[in-house]
This record gives sequence, C-alpha cells and structure tokens, in this order.
Amino acid sequence: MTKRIVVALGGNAILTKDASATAQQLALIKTANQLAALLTANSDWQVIITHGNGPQVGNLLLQQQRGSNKDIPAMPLYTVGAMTQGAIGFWLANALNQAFMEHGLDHQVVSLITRTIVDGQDKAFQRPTKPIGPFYSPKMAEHLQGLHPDWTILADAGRGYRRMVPSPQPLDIIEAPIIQHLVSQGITLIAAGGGGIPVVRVGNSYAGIDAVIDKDYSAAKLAELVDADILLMLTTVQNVYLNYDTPQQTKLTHLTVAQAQQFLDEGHFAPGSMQPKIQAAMNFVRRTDKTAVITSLDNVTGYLQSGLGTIITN
Ligand SMILES: Nc1ncnc2c1ncn2[C@@H]1O[C@H](COP(=O)(O)OP(=O)(O)O)[C@@H](O)[C@H]1O
Ligand SMILES: NC(=O)OP(=O)(O)O
Repeated sequence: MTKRIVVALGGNAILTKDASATAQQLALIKTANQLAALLTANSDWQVIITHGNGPQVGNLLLQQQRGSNKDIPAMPLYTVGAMTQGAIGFWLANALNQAFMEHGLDHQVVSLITRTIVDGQDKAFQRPTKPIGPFYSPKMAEHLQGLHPDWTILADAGRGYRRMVPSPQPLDIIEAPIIQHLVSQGITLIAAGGGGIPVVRVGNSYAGIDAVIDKDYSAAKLAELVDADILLMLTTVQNVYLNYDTPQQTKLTHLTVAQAQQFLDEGHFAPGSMQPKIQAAMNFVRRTDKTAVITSLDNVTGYLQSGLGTIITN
C-alpha cells in the first residue's frame, strides 16, 4: 500500500569527523544507500527527506566572518543557512541518484529550496539554544566569549561548548503544497533542509531572519502539512531509552503520546538531543493521529522488516 513518509536525517548521516566536502559526500553516499533500501522494499512509497545543518552552518558562518572585508561582506546567518541547505541538498541529490541507479530504482530526485515561516516575536530570539559549528573546550569557550561578547556559548548536551543561536518554532512551510504535489507524482524530495530557511512575513513578502530551526520540529511540521503517514527520525541510537546511559537503561519499543509526555516531564530525554525528537514526534502524532518512529540510520531495514525502533502513536 502506498505510504507517504518524511525521513529526518540526523547529524551522523552527513558529518562524521571530517568536515571536508569529500568526506561529507562520502557519508551521504552511505546514507543514500541505506535510504534506497526503503524504496527497494516499497517502490510505491512516497519519500520526502529532510536533514540538519548545525555543524555546517556554524562552520560556514565562521569562514564568512574570518574572510570578510568591506568589499567582500560576510553573509548573515539566514543566508548562510540557505547556502548550507543548497550544498547539502546538492550532495544528497547526487548521492540518491547514484544509490537509486545502483539499486535499479528509476525514481527522480529533486532538492527544493524551502522557507519556513517563524514568528519574529518567538521567545527563542531572546534565548539562543541551537548549537552550531565546532565544539570548544571550556578554555577556548571562555576565550571566544571574550572576543565575541555578543555570542552565546554554552555546554551542548555534555559534549563540549558550542555557539548557540536562536531556534524559533516552525509555524508554516511555504513550499509544502508544491512538495506535496511533487511527492504525489512519485518524485523523491529533499526539502526543508536545516529546518528550512527561517523567514518572517513582511507585508506581502517574506524576509530572512537570523536563526536555525530545529530539523526535528520542521520535519514534524512538514509531515503534518503534506499529510504524511509516517515521520521517521533517523539518528545514532536504534531506540529511545529510559534512564539512558545508566545501569538502569531500559529500551522503549512502543510509546503512546501520553507515556512520552510523562517520561519527558520526568527528564528522561536530554535537551538538545533526544528531547526535541520526542517533542517533534508528539507534535506530529497529536495533530495527525499517525505514527512517528525514532531509530538509527543503520536500522532502516530492521524497522521496515521487523518494526525495530521506538514507535510513537496516540
Ligand atoms: N533517552 C535517550 N534515549 C536515547 N538516546 C538519548 C536519550 N537521551 C539522549 N540521547 C542521545 O541523543 C542522541 C541523538 O540526538 P542527536 O545526536 O542530537 O541527534 P541527531 O542524530 O539528530 O544529530 C543519541 O545519540 C543519544 O546520545
Ligand atoms: N537545523 C538542525 O536542526 O541541524 P542539526 O540537526 O544538525 O542540529
């Protein structure tokens, strides 16, 4: 039976240790092969792929600022976000074309520049929480904070210090109707990369605004807007756990929204990593009564064949 599925790719799908263009493209070829398994097993499924851009947007922003002068000005964050959406979308389209060919699939692929509408008054603009770019040691973080008093540098989920930028909630995705139209024609879409380029409505038009939208929240919004059956969030862990990373760790295979809310309130899901995925899953399931899945990129086949992963329903 035809299903429409929105796949949200986590950071490890694109960037491992090496941030070079070559290494990221190689990582995406591996990712594309894992995604091709989805369509090999279900050639009539309609697939929309979205991805993050946190490391890439932060790295490119640093390069912009280091190499700029009055004749070659640094681009603002929202434009740098658009640049990374374009670059990753290009790499991923190439990788999918190759993987589809190698799997004998004749699906066409389109990477779409996508704008996400946010509220310019969102409280996120007063409290930056989205980590971008490289990780810093405590000493380097202190040094950089001295050099850039306007930056917010905070600990990122116990993994080191990173620059934080505002991350407002996605309210709407301008291109959602065209995405829905294209995917219903069987075209595989890459859309809303990096959460979508953040824009606000200004009169009859839209203006970019400096922020990075969380790709899990925008994936949930996109899945809702295109009437998807499944929101599939692919990360590094096969399952969500209670008491994660402790001796009491317990695997969750099926969660209702009510249970997810309870465990969220009890603090089982770390802010900045698992918490936005759970919240995004709950948003999608509550609004649509459909299914969200959190599992690892390596487990796409395990999910498809045996339902492995953490499945969230009403
Ligand atoms: N309760 C939990 N269950 C499973 N993983 C968790 C939990 N809390 C935090 N995590 C962490 O969340 C990570 C996934 O978040 P993150 O790395 O930010 O995602 P992304 O793949 O989108 O980049 C996992 O690799 C794991 O280390
Ligand atoms: N935009 C975004 O959420 O990127 P990451 O997933 O890379 O943090």
